Amino acid sequence: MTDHAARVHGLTVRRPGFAINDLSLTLPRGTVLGLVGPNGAGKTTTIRALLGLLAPDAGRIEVFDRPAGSTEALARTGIVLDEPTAAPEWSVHSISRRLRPFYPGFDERFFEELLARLSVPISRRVAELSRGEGIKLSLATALAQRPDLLILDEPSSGLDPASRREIGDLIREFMIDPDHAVLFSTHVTTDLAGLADVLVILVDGAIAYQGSLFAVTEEFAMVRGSGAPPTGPVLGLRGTENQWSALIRVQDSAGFGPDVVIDDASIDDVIVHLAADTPGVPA
Ligand SMILES: Nc1ncnc2c1ncn2[C@@H]1O[C@H](COP(=O)(O)OP(=O)(O)OP(=O)(O)O)[C@@H](O)[C@H]1O
Repeated sequence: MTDHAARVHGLTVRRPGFAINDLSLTLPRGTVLGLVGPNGAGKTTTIRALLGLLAPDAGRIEVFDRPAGSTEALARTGIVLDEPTAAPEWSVHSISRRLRPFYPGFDERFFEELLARLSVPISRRVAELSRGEGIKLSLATALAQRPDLLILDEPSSGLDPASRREIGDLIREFMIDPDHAVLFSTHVTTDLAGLADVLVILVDGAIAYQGSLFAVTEEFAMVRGSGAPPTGPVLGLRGTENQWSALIRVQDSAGFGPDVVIDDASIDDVIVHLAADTPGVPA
C-alpha cells in the first residue's frame, strides 16, 4: 500500500499571464494539507489538476498511485468545489436515490445524518439552497461516498463561524482513520489551526512555503518601521515611507538596526507580503 494519498511531480500549467512551473508536492496518508495563497495564486488550478479536470502542460499527478482523473482515483476521492456537486433541479432528499447507481458505496444513512447535523433543509431544491447550505450539501455528499481522500476548494467561504467549526470537526472525524488524507484550500487561515498538519503557501504559481503551521514563525519574521524602507534582504514590502512593514527570513533579522520593530510573522503576513508588489526587491 502506498504511503501517499496524492503526489504531484513537476506540474506545469501555462495560461496567458499566469503559469505554474514544475510544482511538486506530496500528500502523505494521515495528513491534512492546507493550501493557501492570494487570489489567482493557482490553488484551484492545482486542485483541478489533482482531480484530472485539466490537462497540464507537463507533470505527473497520481492519487493513490493512479493517474489523476482516472476512475480508480476518483472513486476514492470526495470533492467539495465552490459549485454544488448535485444538479440544481434535484431536491436534497432525492440525492441519495439519484447517486446510488453511480456510487455503489454511497452511505445513505450517513448522508442523512450529515444533512441533519449540518442543518441542510432536505425539502428544498439544490438551486434554492443558500451558498453555505450548498457547500454543506457538497461536503455531506462527498463524505457519504466514504472516500479515502477529501479535496475541498475553499469550503469556508460563505460559511458562518459555527458552520466553519462544524466542517473542521467533520474533517477531524474523517481523519480518525490514519489512511485518510485531506487537501483543502482556504482564505480563512485561522481555520487551519488545530487542523492542518502541513501548510503550503502558493504565490504566483510557485510554492513559497511548505512546512508545519508553527514553523512559519521559525522561517519568517516581520520588520516594521517608518522612514526610508529597508534595503536589506526583504521578501515583500508594504506601506508608505511613513509606515512600512517588510517580510524577512528570521536568519536575516540581525541585519536590521534598532530603529525597527521585529515581530513574529503570521500566515496572513506571509501571504500578504509575498503577494505585494515590491519594486526593486527580490521576491
Ligand atoms: N481556464 C483558464 N484560462 C485562462 N486563465 C485561467 C483559467 N483558469 C484560471 N486561470 C488563471 O490562472 C490563475 C490562477 O487561477 P486559480 O483559480 O488557480 O487561482 P486561485 O489561487 O484558486 O485563486 P482564488 O483564491 O481567487 O480562488 C488566475 O490568474 C486565473 O485568472
